[in-house]
Formats: sequence, C-alpha cells, structure tokens
Amino acid sequence: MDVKPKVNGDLKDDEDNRRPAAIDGPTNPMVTPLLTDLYQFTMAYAYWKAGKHNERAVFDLYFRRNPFGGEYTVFAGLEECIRFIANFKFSKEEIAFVRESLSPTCEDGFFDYLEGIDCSDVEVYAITEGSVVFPKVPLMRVEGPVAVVQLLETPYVNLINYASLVTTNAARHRFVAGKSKVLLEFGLRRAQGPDGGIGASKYCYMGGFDATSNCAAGRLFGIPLRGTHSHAFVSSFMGTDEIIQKSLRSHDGSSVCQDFVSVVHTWLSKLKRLSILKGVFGETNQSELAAFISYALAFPDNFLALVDTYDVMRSGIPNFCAVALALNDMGYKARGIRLDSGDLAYLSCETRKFFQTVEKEFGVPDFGKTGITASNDLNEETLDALNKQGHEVDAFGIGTNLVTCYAQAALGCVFKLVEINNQPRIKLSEDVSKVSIPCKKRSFRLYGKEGYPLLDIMSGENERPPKVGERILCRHPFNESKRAYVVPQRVEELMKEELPTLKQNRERCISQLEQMRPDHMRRLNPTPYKYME
Ligand SMILES: Nc1ncnc2c1ncn2[C@@H]1O[C@H](COP(=O)(O)OP(=O)(O)OP(=O)(O)O)[C@@H](O)[C@H]1O
Ligand SMILES: O=P(O)(O)OC[C@H]1O[C@H](OP(=O)(O)OP(=O)(O)O)[C@H](O)[C@@H]1O
Ligand SMILES: O=C(O)c1cccnc1
Ligand SMILES: [Mg+2]
Repeated sequence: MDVKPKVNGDLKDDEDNRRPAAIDGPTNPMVTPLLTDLYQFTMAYAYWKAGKHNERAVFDLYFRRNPFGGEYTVFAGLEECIRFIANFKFSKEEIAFVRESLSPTCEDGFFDYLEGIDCSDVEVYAITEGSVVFPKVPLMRVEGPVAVVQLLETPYVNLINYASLVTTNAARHRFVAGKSKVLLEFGLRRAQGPDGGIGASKYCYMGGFDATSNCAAGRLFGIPLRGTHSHAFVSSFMGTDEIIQKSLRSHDGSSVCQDFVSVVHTWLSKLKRLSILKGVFGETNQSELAAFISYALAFPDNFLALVDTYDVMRSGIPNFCAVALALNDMGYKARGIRLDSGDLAYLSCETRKFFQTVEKEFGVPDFGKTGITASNDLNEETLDALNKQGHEVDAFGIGTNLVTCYAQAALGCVFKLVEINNQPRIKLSEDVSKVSIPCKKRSFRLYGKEGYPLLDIMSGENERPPKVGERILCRHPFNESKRAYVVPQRVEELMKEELPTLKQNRERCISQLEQMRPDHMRRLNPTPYKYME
C-alpha cells in the first residue's frame, strides 16, 4: 500500500503525478513504531476499546523556553519526522511484542487494528527546517486519527528535541565566532552515542558549521569533511632518520626533490640564524620534525600540522615553518597549524607574528596569512573570551561542548492535544506558562519597517490573516496587559509547503539569524522576542 502522509498539504508527486515519490526511512533504523513510550500503546488500546481511535485529533508540537539563556531557537529534525511517518508500519514481530507487553486482557481486535495502521491519514503542517523559531508558536501541527497521532508523540518529540537544541547551539557558536571564521565540528568521540554523533554532525552543519570530521555523516548527508592529525601521529616518530622515502615531486610535476628531508633541515638552520628570531627557539624536537615531514610527504598540497605536542613556540612553529618553506620551494602552499592546548589567544598571536616574520625575511608571499586552527574544550564562553582578548585564529575545531549541548541538556519540546472532532482542547496548569493554547492555529511572522521580524502571531485557522499595511491588535496569550497595535510591512506565514535539502536549510538558518534585530541575539540579557495571538 502506498503511504502518503500529507506535509503541509502534500509531498511532491513523481513525474507521472500518480504515485507519491518514495521517501526513504529514517536515517537511524532504530526509529521504528516501537520507539515510543509504553503509555502511547496503553492509550491507543483504551481509545480503541472506547471506539474513539479514529476521532480526528490535532496536536501541536512546541517548546516553552529558548535554550542556553538565549531568545531564539532554530527548528530542526522535520525531515526525519517525515521519513518516519512515510514508512510507519508495524511488523508482525513488533505487534507480537506489543501484545506481550500489554495486559493479557487486551482483545485481539486491537492487534489486528495495529497491524493495519499507517500514517496515510496523518497530515503534518510544519515550519521549514532551519527557521528561527520562538516559544509557544507551534513548530508542527499533526492531525489524524487520535490513536495513531498519539503513538507519534514520543518519536516526534525525540526527533525534534535534540536536533533543534544542537542546531541552536551550533548557531550560537557561529554567532560568537563571527561570519569569517571556519567552524569545524569535531564531536563524534564525545557525542552521546552513535545517533548523537550523526545527529550532531548533521545539525551543526545546519546551524552554520562549515564541516565535520565525522566520515559517516559526510557520506550520509554530503557534509564537507575536514580534519588535521593527532598527537599520537607526532609522538609515534623518533627522528628524521626513520624517513626512508624522501623524494617529493614538485606541484607542477616538472621536477623531483630527491631529499626533501635535507631541504627541511636547511630551512630550519636558516630560520635559526635569523637575528630577529634569536632567543625565540633553539633545538627543536626531532621526532616532531620527522612527523611533520612525513605528513607533508603524504599530503604535500594539504599540509596542516598539530604544533603543541612538545612546545608550540620553541618547537612546533619553527618545525612547521621549515617544512612549509621546503614545500614552498616545490610549489606547494602549506595549509597551516592546529593549536590544541595552552593560551589560544596568546599562542595564535605569537604564531601569526612568526609567520609574518618568515614572509618578510624570506619574501614568501602570503606566508603571514597561513591558517591557524584552534581546538581544546572550546565553547561559546571561550570563543567570546578569545574575541575580547584579540586572537589570530582562522578556524575553530569544537567537539564536546557543542555536541553534548553541555550548557543545556534538553530543549523541552512538548506535543499537546489542541482539538478533537473540531472541538478545542486545553491543558490547564497553575503555572501559566504550561497552559496549552487550544484550537487549530495558523501563525505568522510580522516584519517592521527596518526589515526585522517584530513578532510572531497565532490566529485561529478560520480567522482573517494579518495583512501588510493593516493595523492589527496583537495580544499576549497569557498576559492581558501586554497588547500592541502593529502595522506589518511584511507578513510571512510560518507553516510552509517545503521540505528542502540540508544545504538549503543551512542557508535559511544563516540568513534568518542575520535578519534578527541584534538585541534579540546578544548573549547577555537579550531582549525577548514577542509571541502574540
Ligand atoms: N586565551 C584564552 N582565554 C580563555 N580561555 C582559553 C584561552 N585559551 C585557552 N582557553 C581555554 O582554556 C581551557 C584550557 O584548558 P586546560 O587547562 O585543560 O588545557 P591545557 O592545559 O591548555 O591543555 P591540555 O590539558 O589539553 O594539554 C580550554 O577550555 C581552552 O579552550
Ligand atoms: O576538546 P573538544 O572540543 O572536545 O574537541 C575535540 C578534541 O578531541 C581531540 O583530542 P582529545 O580531546 O581526544 O585529546 P586531547 O584532549 O588530549 O587533545 C582534539 O585534539 C580536541 O582536543
Ligand atoms: O581532525 C582533527 O583535528 C580532529 C578530529 C576530531 C577530534 N579532534 C580533532
Ligand atoms: Mg581535548
């Protein structure tokens, strides 16, 4: 049977316009109909037993507070939700397991019903992935038979929660680092398991990172791969005597240097003799030098060296420069260095000065601009501190704090019933922020004269939508005293008929964040963005 979930209306049809285009299943094969909480099955049974299971229900998926003390969030995870429902079907084994797990009093008819269900009668309306979003405004509206949509609650919240959290975290790191810096996601080894690692790489890219070290994510999603080398590679060498194959063909292929090692030694002596570098360094570490030479021989047009294994300024940088200058003789341009310990502001500035000295003394064009990558437990705070101190880092490799979302563990998305059989539904709470907003809604972003978004407004499905140039009264849903008249210069409906590519979502994320008023974006006490009804 063809499964055709409706996404904001419809998914794209095949060319012949009769069959829906096939959508692959979720990236993670563990995402199955069983990936839900037991209570979804007990409720499904009770709905079925009461004859209510096919009542048409509307659920909103939203979050209540922006993460990381900020005033914005980036929405992500939608594509995986669609992949999930497009392939939603219980296997016989899964049905047998549900039967074992529920009470023996549950009637057989329920399991026949479960075996027959798919999501062809489920409609999903959603904000486009990569969009900047705010609390309370539905990210997704899921409509369908109540028992089926109920089963989707847990996997949907699961698929959106971490995806949106880590995309937001990545976007925040991008914001602090600035547009011009290269951001590399290095988190796989520290991520919360394989799914955390794959998800982190996908969504950090969406949030504005440039590349990942995670090969599986590179293959699955086409994310650019980048990397350097580790300390183990440096400390595995003893000295340059170990290097047997010493020849290097020039970049243009016109000549071969038979003994690249001795050319490097010659450059190291020249550097040592420079009066301007007197006292900066003496004997450098020979095992490190051997490692750098070997790496350069393996990747002459992509030479990037980790310089902090022994001593950055006394060994790593002079060794790197000697190898880079020898490569330069052969027509290659070294890519740069990575710093992974110590004071990254100070060391990057000292390194830059050293590179500029080499450029000046030896007349090597652009050597002063050789790339500097920094890593080691970086996070928003350390990036901010580096900016304040002044630094010369061109690229940051960020792992643990980024992918584990160390600063905030979860986003706190919820999935709440807002209508059943066309009747509005509400969840009351003493905590007003936890009261759900009933009814099937549409939501709009209203833009002001300067082009900044002013507020997001929710309206009933059948209410007249806001119009450009028309004054509209906007009220805070929980605070009577907060109301404002707004004359929007642009009105954007938030739920769109789109399921774009990862790259398009990344571009949307970057451009929408650039459009935000700066006071919503600042790290300290940002101005809250308004949501109204
Ligand atoms: N100039 C700086 N300003 C603020 N924080 C910095 C600066 N330079 C580095 N850091 C951060 O300070 C911390 C230093 O951590 P730690 O003391 O564990 O590393 P280290 O001793 O330099 O290196 P390692 O222990 O990995 O050899 C890291 O989180 C790093 O990102
Ligand atoms: O610090 P993160 O933001 O998590 O970035 C990734 C880290 O992973 C690598 O080494 P690893 O931490 O395994 O060893 P190291 O601490 O000795 O460098 C790399 O050198 C970074 O330090
Ligand atoms: O390529 C790197 O330098 C790298 C990759 C993962 C973790 N740390 C560093
Ligand atoms: Mg480390």
